[in-house]
Amino acid sequence: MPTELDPLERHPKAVGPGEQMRMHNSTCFGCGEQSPAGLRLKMFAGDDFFVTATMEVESRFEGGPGVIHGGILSTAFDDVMGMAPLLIGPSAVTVHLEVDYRRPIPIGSTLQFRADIMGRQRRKVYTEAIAHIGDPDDPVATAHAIFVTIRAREHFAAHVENSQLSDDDKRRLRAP
Ligand SMILES: CCCCCCCC(=O)SCCNC(=O)CCNC(=O)[C@H](O)C(C)(C)COP(=O)(O)OP(=O)(O)OC[C@H]1O[C@@H](n2cnc3c(N)ncnc32)[C@H](O)[C@@H]1OP(=O)(O)O
Repeated sequence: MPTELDPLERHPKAVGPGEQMRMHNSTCFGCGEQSPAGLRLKMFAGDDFFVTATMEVESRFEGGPGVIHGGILSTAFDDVMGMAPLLIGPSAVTVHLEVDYRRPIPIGSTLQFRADIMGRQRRKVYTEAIAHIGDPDDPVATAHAIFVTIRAREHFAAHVENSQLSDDDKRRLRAP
């Protein structure tokens, strides 16, 4: 992370501490309520610059026998950390993601996530996150990521047509 960082300020339109974060896209595999096979993560804003989430480790998330698939865990980290930039400004997309897997995570467990903004420099937002099963001081996995803020409408304009969103929603996204 660079040493020269811009000041962090909570965005005036960000949801308040303790409130559920608004879905960035209802068909998102991570948090979308309409994603047919998604993780359906519900995220909550913390004080200052963090978000939390909980995920039941369902049997459909299995990788090795009886434990979570590493890719599912990294997807969850990506989406939870991806919500944090919305506390300080516009949407941001992942440009870099790294995950440290510390312990096997059993199917049937309840994973709790916390993602913190560590700093911002221009359009780059640096985040870190932990996942634990009850004891935040003993994480089962940790992650770091860099997000870059975007103008969402422009960024997705060429791709909206491929979305699972309804035609009405797609029209709304394309409207000037
Ligand atoms: C909307 C909420 C979504 C949340 C859902 C979960 C998150 C996701 O899964 S997003 C999906 C996966 N990510 C993507 O598809 C992103 C693909 N990448 C892109 O589209 C482009 O690289 C994009 C738009 C992010 C940046 O491109 P562009 O606008 O040309 O900016 P660019 O100048 O290259 O980069 C901006 C800054 O980021 C830095 N940067 C770019 N990539 C990286 C990288 N991999 N590592 C470190 N820094 C990087 C650049 O160095 C630059 O920094 P500086 O301000 O110091 O010059």
